[in-house]
Amino acid sequence: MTDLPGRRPPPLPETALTFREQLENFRLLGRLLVQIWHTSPPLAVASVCLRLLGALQPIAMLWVGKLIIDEVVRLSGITAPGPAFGDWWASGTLNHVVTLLLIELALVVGIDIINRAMNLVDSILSELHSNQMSVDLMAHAAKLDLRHFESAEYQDRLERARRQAAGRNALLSVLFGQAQNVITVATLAAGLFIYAPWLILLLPISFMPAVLGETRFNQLAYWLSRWRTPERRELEYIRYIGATPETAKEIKLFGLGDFLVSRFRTLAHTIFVENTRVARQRAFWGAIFAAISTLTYYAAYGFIVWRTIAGEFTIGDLAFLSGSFLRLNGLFQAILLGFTQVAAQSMYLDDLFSFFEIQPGIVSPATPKPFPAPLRQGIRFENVGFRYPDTDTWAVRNLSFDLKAGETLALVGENGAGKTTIVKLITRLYDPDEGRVTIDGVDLRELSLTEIHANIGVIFQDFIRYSLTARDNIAVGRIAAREDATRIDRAAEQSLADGVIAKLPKGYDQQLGRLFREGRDLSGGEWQKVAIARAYMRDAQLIILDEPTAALDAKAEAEVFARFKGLAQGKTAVIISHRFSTVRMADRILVLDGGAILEAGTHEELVALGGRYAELFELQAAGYR
Ligand SMILES: Nc1ncnc2c1ncn2[C@@H]1O[C@H](COP(=O)(O)OP(=O)(O)OP(=O)(O)O)[C@@H](O)[C@H]1O
Repeated sequence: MTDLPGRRPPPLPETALTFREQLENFRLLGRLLVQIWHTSPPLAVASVCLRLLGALQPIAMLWVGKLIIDEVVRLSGITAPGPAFGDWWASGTLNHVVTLLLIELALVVGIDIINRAMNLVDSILSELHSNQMSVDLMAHAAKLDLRHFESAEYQDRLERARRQAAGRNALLSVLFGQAQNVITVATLAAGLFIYAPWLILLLPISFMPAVLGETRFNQLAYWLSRWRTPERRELEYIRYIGATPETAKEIKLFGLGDFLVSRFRTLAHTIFVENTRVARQRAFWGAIFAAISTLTYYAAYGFIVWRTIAGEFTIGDLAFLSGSFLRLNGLFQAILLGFTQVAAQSMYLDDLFSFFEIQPGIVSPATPKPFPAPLRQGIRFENVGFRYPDTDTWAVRNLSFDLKAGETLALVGENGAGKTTIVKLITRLYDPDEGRVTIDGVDLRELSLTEIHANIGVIFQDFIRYSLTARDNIAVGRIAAREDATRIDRAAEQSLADGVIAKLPKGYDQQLGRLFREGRDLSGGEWQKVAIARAYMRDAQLIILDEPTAALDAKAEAEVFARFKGLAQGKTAVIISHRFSTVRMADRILVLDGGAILEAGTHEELVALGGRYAELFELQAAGYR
């Protein structure tokens, strides 16, 4: 867990982003627009067209408004055609003003329809885009190395990218809205420019302070959010362990509820305090800047009123100009704030896109050699040394041994001796830092990763208990054979999972785990039998069982391994177990200590040797006497 809040330095950026850096962030917008275009070209076109129409509406409204007022002023000065409305109507004097009113009505109704259509198109487009991003993110994460998933830094980056994939929908509307506002501004500014060009100069005084303030606060908010990623992940984690079937037992019995609640509360409170501090500052400065803007508007308004009194402008002009100035002021602010918002959001976009830039280090070569089938010599470790990332100690070092084709090899050793690490190296979840691992003389790095994984069936001690049906829990071993009932049946039989499934009310269709409705949990040993069936589903040349049998009772484990031995006939296999009754069945045993081989031989040879193996075997055997 991270340090308790308060002990981390304050989450403020050391320097504000330079204009150049902000522009750099805009580069990412191009990428976003291309993605949006690919999401749905027709919807993207529809959105642009609707906004174009929407952009022209304000100037049209103001102009028609001006014409109406001028016409009303004109009509109020002429001699009435008669006392009644009918006289006015019959004389045709009202035709012009009525036409103008109808045009204004059409503009109001039209913009409402346009806005609704725009919202609809945008929301569909954002959802499609956000789904696509989530899919891309999952696909990319699946390609990354195990090392990435085992590092807190990458977890933070993944978490930030995940948030962005789902949370950047607003950006789309802001971005398109910007384009719309720019067009509106251009039309209004042209109008204003014709009447009173210097009014335009007043505009920047009005909106600039607000824009600068907003830029600063957006950056602050981004830094806060970025800074607190580890805590947010921890909050998620506490929420998770506080409320899942897997953890409920232990949390209850250890009475950890209060501990978790108080930790959650403290963490959430720190984040809350920081966020409100920024929000308060933002509200304060926002009010000041808004006041500056209002004062500027009234200065301009006062000027227009005076020019109208002096007879330079008509009443219609007065309405048009003050309306234009007000709208322009609002729009300029909206554009520049939009700009800062887009800049702020593009900082977040960087989190998303930079995740896609993380490249896996363990990849297939451009022209892989064919995977040796059938295996002739087997697997060889040649002077292999490996350190986990960010650690100083060697997990294994100077390791040389052969796993001959057709042989069952057992790895024995105390906790942390390096057994699982060997499995990770054989399966290329990691590459050695020294030496090499070969299959039939070919370096693993020269083979295709897909082929390596297809030819090796591994079940780890921490296999996954999928909240899927019993059938799918086995089928995941070879998901392409999900529909192959015979194969699933056979795998279940070989791993003894058939007995477990027979007891389930819905058999293979039984939902397992407690996460979903009608889910049925299994005992530890039952889960293991189901998991081992996955290795048989694979029908691989090399099978590795990394202690997935620890929860099986002694009889079941003996039975599972007797079958395993029978089925592994002709197949190469590695088993890791702390039970000597199992280990002794192997053709050869490697005894590991501190990442190196201490002894090697058959059970009988090692017992006769009287070394560590004999000692450990004796210790376990004594326990049964
Ligand atoms: N992801 C990791 N990051 C850093 N160090 C690790 C990691 N996984 C294992 N280690 C370290 O590497 C060494 C070998 O671990 P390994 O998991 O291979 O042991 P093992 O023999 O399988 O142990 P066990 O019997 O407990 O499963 C240990 O010192 C362990 O602490």
